[in-house]
Parts: sequence; C-alpha cells; structure tokens
Amino acid sequence: MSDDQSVAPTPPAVLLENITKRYRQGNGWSNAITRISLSVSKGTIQGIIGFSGAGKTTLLRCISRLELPDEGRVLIDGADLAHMNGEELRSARRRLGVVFQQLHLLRSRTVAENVALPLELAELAPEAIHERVTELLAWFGLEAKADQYPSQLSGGQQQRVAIARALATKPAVLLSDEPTSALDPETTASVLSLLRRVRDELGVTVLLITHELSAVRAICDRVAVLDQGAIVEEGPVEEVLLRPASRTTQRLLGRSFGAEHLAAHLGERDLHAGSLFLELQFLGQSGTSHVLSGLIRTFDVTLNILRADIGELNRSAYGFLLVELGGETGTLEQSIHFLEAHGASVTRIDPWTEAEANGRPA
Ligand SMILES: Nc1ncnc2c1ncn2[C@@H]1O[C@H](COP(=O)(O)OP(=O)(O)OP(=O)(O)O)[C@@H](O)[C@H]1O
Repeated sequence: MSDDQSVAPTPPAVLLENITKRYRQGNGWSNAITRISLSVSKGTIQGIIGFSGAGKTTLLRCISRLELPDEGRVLIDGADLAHMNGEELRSARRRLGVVFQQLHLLRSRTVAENVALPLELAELAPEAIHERVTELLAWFGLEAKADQYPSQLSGGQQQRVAIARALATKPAVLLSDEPTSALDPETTASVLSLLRRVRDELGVTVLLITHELSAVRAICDRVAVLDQGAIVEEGPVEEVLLRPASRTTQRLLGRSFGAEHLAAHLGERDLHAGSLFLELQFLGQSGTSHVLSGLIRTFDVTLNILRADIGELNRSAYGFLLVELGGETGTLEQSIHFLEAHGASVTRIDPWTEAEANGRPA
C-alpha cells in the first residue's frame, strides 16, 4: 500500500453553512438568525449559548428541520435534509435525536412505551423494539421505571426518559435544548454527566443549547456564543471562557467588570494610590488559593478579593478572580511576576482611566 493514499475526509456531524432565518414582524421581516456557520466534528460536545432572544430556539428548529432556513444549508452527518421528503427524510431524521426543553413525553404512555415510540414510527418489528427498549432502559438505569407514567417521575428521571427516547434510533447526533434549566443543582450535575456518557460511551455527537454557562463549563468541548442571531465567538471552551473576546461572553460570565463597572462597583470609596486592580485566571493544576496565600506570605502586599469564581472547567480546576492588590510599585511588579510564574493569566484593570491593558503596571 502506498503512503500517499489519501483517505476521504469524514464529514462533520453537523455543518451549518450561512443559515439565515427571517420572521414576519409587522409589515416587514426581521432576522431571527443571520448567516450562522458552524462545523461540529464527530464526537464533540458543542455548546451553543446565548441570552434569551439570541436565536437559540430558531437555530434548533432549523437544525432539526422543523423550519427551513431562508438561506444557507444544514448538513447532518453529510446529509442535506432540506431537499428530502417522505421516507428519505424520515430515515435521515433518525440520524438526529432531539430533546426539546418541554420534553414532550406522552402522559398516557409508560416510560417503556415512550422510549418505544420512535421505533414504532420506524416500523421495527415488535421483538426488535422490545430488545432495543430493554437495552436503553438498562443503559439509562430506568428498568424499575419501565411501567410508570411520566407524571410519576422526578424532573431528572423525565429528562433521562426523553434522552433515551431521542437515542432510540441510534442517531449520530443528539440535540439537547436547555436540558437543565428546571432542575436542582444535583440533578443538573447528573443529567450533564449522562450527556457526557452518551458521547464517551455511545460516540454520539452532542449539541447542547443553553443559557447556562455552568452547563457549558461542565461538559462542553467547544462553545458558540450567540447574540442577536449571530455567532459572536466560537472556540474551545477553555479559550472562550478564559479569554472571552466578545462583550456577550463577558456578560454571560458575569464579568462586565470593565473599568466602568469596576469604578461603579467601588463607588465613592477612597482608592489607594498604590492599588492595582487585576483580573486573575487560573486553569489546570495550580491551586488558586495556594498561589494567593503564597503571594501574601512572600510579598508585603495587601490583597482584597472583589469577586471570585472558582470551580471546574471541563474537568480542570479553574479560577477567575478580580482582586485589589496594594503595596509599593516595585513590590506590585514582583507580585505580578509571581502570579504569572504560578500559572495565572493576569490582566490589569484601571478603574480611573477606563483603560484596560494586559500585563504589568505602567
Ligand atoms: N415564530 C416567530 N415569529 C416571529 N418572530 C420570532 C419567531 N420565533 C422567534 N422569533 C424572534 O426571533 C428572535 C430569536 O428568538 P428565539 O426564540 O430563537 O431566541 P432564544 O435564544 O431561543 O430565546 P429564549 O431563550 O428566550 O427561548 C427573537 O427576537 C424572537 O422574537
């Protein structure tokens, strides 16, 4: 076999090419989404995040072909559903499992019967349906609930049934709309880890549509930030959340601590002439609190933490802090070196001039 034999590239699991969708508004038209392009590789957990009204639902409806975009193409696993009809469309649609925010579980059907529904619609033989439903209920830990009705289940269990049903036809892609919005923190964590298992163990590509940053941070590999119907930022979660380039992402992160906000936050307080305001970000091994306690042990500085967000980012330790550091200019300079040497990414914020500059004090 020759070395230069080229292998045909596998198509992305989801490819959105310049999608625009307009709705009638009054006498005119208004764009709900505008020229959205996104390529999601197989096996990725892709987050799509945005505030209310950003266009998330419209995008979901276009991807799942509940709506046809006015412009652009949607390819699922290489197939363009827009030009398909009848059996061809039904069969292509089975490549995409969708869990809507409202779940749409049928109240008059048991858990097992709900999970069986897509298989009945696909006209599988009763034995094959029984076998697949049994397999799914076992995988999702729902065996004991097989004969119960949705109303007898908790929110987290209902979410699991909806995901199991969406995966009944073995789709390549799972589209999950706000899977955790009505759940308590513990149930949220279990639903998110279930979605991760779906990707890890079943190899399904997951598109997670949400307005909750914590969900993106917990399981997504990449994230697209949607604002006013357009993608304003897209990339690996670590990059986008640690170095947000757009105002929207900064607002989602609750970091509208531009200089302006910081000045408002500090109010009339008598500011130290020798104070520095720093945004610190840590990712990976470095324990944030260890680094900070090391800093005040090593240098003659005062540290005032104005804001802290410490947790996990896609299984890595992560910390974001806004701090006020007080001391002599030379010591502050050394302190920034110390923080950077211990893995912090440091951004200086100047609340007086409203100028933000990266790195050391001027
Ligand atoms: N059927 C429709 N007719 C007219 N306008 C619509 C329709 N659906 C959505 N829109 C408009 O499109 C824009 C995007 O709405 P969309 O529901 O997609 O946002 P969203 O991010 O899902 O918001 P939410 O999180 O509140 O559901 C909004 O301005 C909305 O008013």
